Amino acid sequence: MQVLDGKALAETIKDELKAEVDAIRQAAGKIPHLAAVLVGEDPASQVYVRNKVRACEQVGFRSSLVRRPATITQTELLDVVRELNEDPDVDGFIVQLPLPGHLDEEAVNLAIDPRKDVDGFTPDNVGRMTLGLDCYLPATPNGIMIMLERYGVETSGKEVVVLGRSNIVGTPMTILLSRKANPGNATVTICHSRTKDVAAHCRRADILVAAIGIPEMVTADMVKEGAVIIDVGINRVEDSSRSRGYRLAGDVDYAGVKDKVSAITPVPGGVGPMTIVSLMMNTLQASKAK
Ligand SMILES: Nc1nc(=O)c2c([nH]1)NC[C@@H]1CN(c3ccc(C(=O)N[C@@H](CCC(=O)O)C(=O)O)cc3)C=[N+]21
Ligand SMILES: [Mg+2]
Repeated sequence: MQVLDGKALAETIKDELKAEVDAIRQAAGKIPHLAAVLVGEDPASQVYVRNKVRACEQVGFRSSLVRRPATITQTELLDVVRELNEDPDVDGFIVQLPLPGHLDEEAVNLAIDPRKDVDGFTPDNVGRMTLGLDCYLPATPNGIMIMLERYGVETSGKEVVVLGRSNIVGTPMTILLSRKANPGNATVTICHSRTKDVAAHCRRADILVAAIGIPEMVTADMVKEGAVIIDVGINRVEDSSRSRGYRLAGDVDYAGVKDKVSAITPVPGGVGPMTIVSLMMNTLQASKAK
């Protein structure tokens, strides 16, 4: 059984990015600049954004954290987006999701200049991805593709099952894995809340991508012997034995399935760090595009 170590792979790729950024700096070029907008105090979002800022420091990017209170109005947030769109010093930016309930995530997304949309969430980039055109690929699915590529996981002709149909993970994952490319060329099934027999679909999967946000939902009886498991879930589960009061759990029962599978991503240290690295790659791409 192989542990797909996203943390270690992310470190390797960040070293490669840093070498490239150093070369750009030597050539007296401008260094890439990522901005992140964080609204409110959601504890998980604060961790993720902090990790993104830290990754920027590691690879030699400039980063800006734009913090706004949870009470910000929709108009004020759209003004923040407009300023970032127009700021010539910012190569790319993200608005960390989820936003507090009174804010309209879709309207915010639509206001982002596609040329600065390093999350790859705007219609322009989603459409370009779907057509196989040059674009910013969404960070989590692309991070998974990079992991499959670097670990040499064969996807061609494989049965892939994706659990979850979100715009930012499940849906783009199916597009990337089924396109005519390597990795790619897989036969992909997407399962969601209305799927009749999720377990039966899962048991057919050579590669199972779990992105549903239900802690340890995928159990050993649901996975095929020798399958490759990609666990996108990062769930906080109450655990009074930990000083933080919680532990992180994936969407997959890691301990239960690990002896049955051929490869699996751990949580933490799997998909999460790859998500961040792929955001760094998009930011470098953005700075080169200018
Ligand atoms: N506009 C936007 N873009 C995103 O890319 C985006 C987002 N909103 N909202 C939430 C999801 C989730 N996401 C993660 C980023 C880093 C880790 C990460 O660093 N994970 C570490 C540590 C996790 C921890 O300690 O809590 C790990 O898995 O090893 C995880 C998840 C980005 N997302
Ligand atoms: Mg989320």
